[in-house]
Amino acid sequence: MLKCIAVMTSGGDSPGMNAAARAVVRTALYEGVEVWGINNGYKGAIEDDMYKLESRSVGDIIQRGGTFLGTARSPEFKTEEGRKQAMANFKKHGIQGLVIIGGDGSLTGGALLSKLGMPIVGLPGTIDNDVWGTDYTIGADTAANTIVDAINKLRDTASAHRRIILIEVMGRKSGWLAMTTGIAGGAEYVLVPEVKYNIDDMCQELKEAYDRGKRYSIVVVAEGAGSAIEIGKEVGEKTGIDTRVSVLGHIQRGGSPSVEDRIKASMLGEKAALALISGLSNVVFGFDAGKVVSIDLNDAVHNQKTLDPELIRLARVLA
Ligand SMILES: Nc1ncnc2c1ncn2[C@@H]1O[C@H](COP(=O)(O)OP(=O)(O)O)[C@@H](O)[C@H]1O
Ligand SMILES: O=P(O)(O)OC[C@H]1O[C@](O)(COP(=O)(O)O)[C@@H](O)[C@@H]1O
Ligand SMILES: [Mg+2]
Repeated sequence: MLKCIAVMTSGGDSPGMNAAARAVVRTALYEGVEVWGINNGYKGAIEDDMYKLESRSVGDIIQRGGTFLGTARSPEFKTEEGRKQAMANFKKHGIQGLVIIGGDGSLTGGALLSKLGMPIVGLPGTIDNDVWGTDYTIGADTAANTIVDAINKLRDTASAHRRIILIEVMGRKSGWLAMTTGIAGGAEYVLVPEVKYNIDDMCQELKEAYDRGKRYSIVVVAEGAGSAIEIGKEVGEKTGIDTRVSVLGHIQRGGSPSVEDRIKASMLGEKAALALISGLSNVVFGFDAGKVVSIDLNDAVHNQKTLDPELIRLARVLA
């Protein structure tokens, strides 16, 4: 049984990270275990920016996006020296195990920390939904709902003006957000980094559809598939149709978490704390077909999650 654990959030923030951290803290306290919060991810671990948490430290946060612990991207942590400094700080405070809430990069960092002897339990926290072994990542549902709300609004104005509107959404390497919101938002095209596309073919089809009387078109572009501004310029020139571009940006990462993100993050937070306290480590908790599952940490970071071909097919059929 561990007597003192810590929790951190790392990488891009995502709505529901607060709910997960809250569940870790309250579960640990319920079990009579001391729990620390590390500010700003690995940056805070290296800078010794950590403090003991109480139940009230995590009050009034379940409904908030972002993360009360702060988050960061830490280049120093990618060095052996940085990781050793973080380990020394954990040891100084008697921290015996760590829950890391973050994306693929943060979990990769966690796998390296565990090699230095720190028990690690990871929770997938990223709007990109790109962590291997889990259908679900904390925050992706809320972000997808925000994007669909934006698509709905863009459809109104696209329809009024008979325009093509491209909307760029996040996803550096992953098209999950673009594909799911493209389907849910009724987009004509979804451009993702995982699938090759031909702009000339797309323009031809868009033009033919307009000639048949179509009023407007929506194209969702994952940022990893190219700049929507550049693609939009080309589409406007090649089709001769009035075209506009909207880059959604960080609006899609903020905001109050959805019920799904609050509940699932809370379930994962409890599991993570209980597992770590009981001596389990090197695991990531996620969801598979609606049930909580544990994934080996090294498997989670060494495998690449692929975009479900069924989603790609469905988007084409329904366009
Ligand atoms: N290969 C790596 N080795 C060590 N630390 C890493 C590695 N990749 C990422 N990290 C740490 O995790 C942080 C967050 O990773 P990043 O990829 O930016 O976000 P996310 O966890 O959301 O995918 C990085 O700033 C770095 O400190
Ligand atoms: O906040 P930043 O630094 O602009 O990062 C933007 C990136 O963050 C994300 O929203 C989340 O990425 P990570 O989960 O890998 O941090 C990406 O989709 C996007 O490319
Ligand atoms: Mg990532």
